[in-house]
Amino acid sequence: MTVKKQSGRTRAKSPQTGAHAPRGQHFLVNRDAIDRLIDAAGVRPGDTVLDLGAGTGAITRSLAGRAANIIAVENDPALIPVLRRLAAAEPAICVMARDMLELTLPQRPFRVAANLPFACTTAMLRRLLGQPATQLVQAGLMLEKGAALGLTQSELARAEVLVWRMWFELAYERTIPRASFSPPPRVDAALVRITRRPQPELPPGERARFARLAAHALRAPAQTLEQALHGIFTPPQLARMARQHGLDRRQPVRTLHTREWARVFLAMREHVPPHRHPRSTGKRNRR
Ligand SMILES: C[S@@+](CC[C@H](N)C(=O)[O-])C[C@H]1O[C@@H](n2cnc3c(N)ncnc32)[C@H](O)[C@@H]1O
Repeated sequence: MTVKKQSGRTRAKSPQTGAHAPRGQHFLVNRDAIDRLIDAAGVRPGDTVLDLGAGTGAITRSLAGRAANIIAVENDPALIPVLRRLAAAEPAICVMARDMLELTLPQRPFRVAANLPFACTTAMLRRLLGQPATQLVQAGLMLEKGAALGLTQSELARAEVLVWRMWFELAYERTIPRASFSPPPRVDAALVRITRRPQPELPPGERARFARLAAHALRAPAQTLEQALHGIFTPPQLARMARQHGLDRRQPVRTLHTREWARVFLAMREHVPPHRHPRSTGKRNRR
């Protein structure tokens, strides 16, 4: 792998094609990290597995023989011939030369084993986790370490991540040092395991209403539970709800666990009239 500075930025040169690749191409060169990624996705024979941003096929190649259908998605035209050569030797591999953000997700249960380009991480997570009705079963994702911590730490600052967690468990598996990639990124990466909850915290049909509550309540994550729910629950409703579920009204709202969020939501649905429910994502209730 060679690198060349252009306008102060480091650009990778593909080992297979010799062409200078777009930024964000950090190819996995650590065998152990690839195996752990595939293990985190829980891949079994018979599975359909997406490798999103397949690059030169480091993960795709390792999936061969371990899954029934391997879909390698890549949008760099210089890398497609490399992947097609792999597919010619292994019938389970199917190459899709396209933007992963425009991919139609499989309509049958599927897994993801991917070293995502950092620039696509949030948009791709939205596609994978944003709708509980997708067929995603489990994923092992290599992410930038900061992004991995933001998804998995117990205290929550982002409403969107809270919503995802109602249907998926997000677990930090391990830090993956920069040296596991070629060329190495500027910061370490981390492996995250995503598993669909067998029993979701809320019915999928409640996604939109829960997302509005989460956005309202986490607009300032350091606020107390009482401040966060002001304008939704009346003070007596809040006191009763906190007592029933063993919550402290003065605890920072970001410290609630997913199960507690589900209880708060269900209490709102049961006891708070709909005109007091948060209306649109990100906007304060004016009451
Ligand atoms: C971090 S590299 C991972 C490559 C390979 N999976 C590996 O681990 O060695 C990310 C790959 O995603 C590709 N990529 C970037 N944006 C993409 C997009 N929007 N759609 C599909 N592939 C994309 C890049 O060309 C690059 O090959």
